[in-house]
Amino acid sequence: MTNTGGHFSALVAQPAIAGRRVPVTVLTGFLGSGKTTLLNQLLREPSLDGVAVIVNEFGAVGIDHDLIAQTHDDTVLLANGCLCCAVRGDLVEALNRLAARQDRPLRHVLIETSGLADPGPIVRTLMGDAAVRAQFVLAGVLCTADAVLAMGTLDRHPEAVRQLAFADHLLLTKTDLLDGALPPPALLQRLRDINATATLHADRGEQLRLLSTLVRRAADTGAEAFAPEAPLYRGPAASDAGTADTASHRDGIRSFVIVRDAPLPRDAFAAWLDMVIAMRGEDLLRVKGLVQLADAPDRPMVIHGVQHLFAPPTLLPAWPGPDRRTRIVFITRGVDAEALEDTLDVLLRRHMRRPVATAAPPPDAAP
Ligand SMILES: Nc1nc2c(ncn2[C@@H]2O[C@H](COP(=O)(O)OP(=O)(O)OP(=O)(O)O)[C@@H](O)[C@H]2O)c(=O)[nH]1
Repeated sequence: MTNTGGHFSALVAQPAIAGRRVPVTVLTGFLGSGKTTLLNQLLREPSLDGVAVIVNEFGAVGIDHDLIAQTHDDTVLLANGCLCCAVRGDLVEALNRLAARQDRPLRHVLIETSGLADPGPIVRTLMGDAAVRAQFVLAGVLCTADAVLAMGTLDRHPEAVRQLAFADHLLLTKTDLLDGALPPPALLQRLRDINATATLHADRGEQLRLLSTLVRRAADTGAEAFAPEAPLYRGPAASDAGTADTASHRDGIRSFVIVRDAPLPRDAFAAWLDMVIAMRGEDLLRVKGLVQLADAPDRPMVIHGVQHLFAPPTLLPAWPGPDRRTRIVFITRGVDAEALEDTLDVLLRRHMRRPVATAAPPPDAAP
């Protein structure tokens, strides 16, 4: 089987070795769900030098920005529009300005989105703008959810569902208002249905520790989006083989993980992803994964995609933990996980059957 020459094949032919780029964490969550409060608590910590905060507010007057600037002097306001649409160019400009500054070091960028922002275009900007990509790497997406109001918000506002669907970590806020009670099981189920692969943090101390670790980590690879620990309430157990799947028919959003034990031939994998992108690109809200390639089994390949757009994949110097399996998280609208797995199997079988003579080694096979 030969490559179809699609978008991903073109990128995967020569993945770059992960280099030193500034990690970017995106903090999203619906209006009033507690993003600024959380950020302010974090920024009270001493020694967050080198952590720049970009605050996006919908209105022309930056209230959140003022609140955050009181505690943290490295804050940029992008006001009067949503990062996902009106001020996307401003985000690129702000990031480029941060990258170019000489007066103080830059270790991490935290972006607080407006409460209505769709994280998709923001993540796409980080992956798709060449100048940004050369300097920055997405470290993860965090999303706050109000323990008291989230159910109603999710019913009424599709933006809130998308924000949750994009997250690597869900942060349940206002649990103190539950009067010591546990979060309602129906809410936990709903969150799990929307995003089974994210880790859920209900404890404020734990949330702050997570954020603090993220912004302090001298990481530069983007691998931190793939939390090695299993999601708190449910998710793919380490021993699971194949697809860990959960469906959310109510919200139409489905998340699942494709897990493979055996290393994958690069061209078969690329051809499969080309096909998935061509056929279901619109419905791929987010794809992220660590892939074990047959020709570079010791160096996981990090992939990130939003809809049709995939960032050029990078090879990490080593696996971040003992688990060396391929794990690809899909957050989709109505994509059938089993069908997707079947197509991968078909392409892998075809690859196995093809004559050895045609199996040309990839250009950068030997690391
Ligand atoms: N009781 C309680 N109140 C909270 C908590 N987190 C936030 N709040 C309150 O909820 C309101 C909204 O919080 P913000 O932090 O401004 O929420 P936001 O997500 O930044 O809101 P937008 O800027 O509108 O998107 C404020 O009055 C906060 O004081 C919490 O954990 N417990």
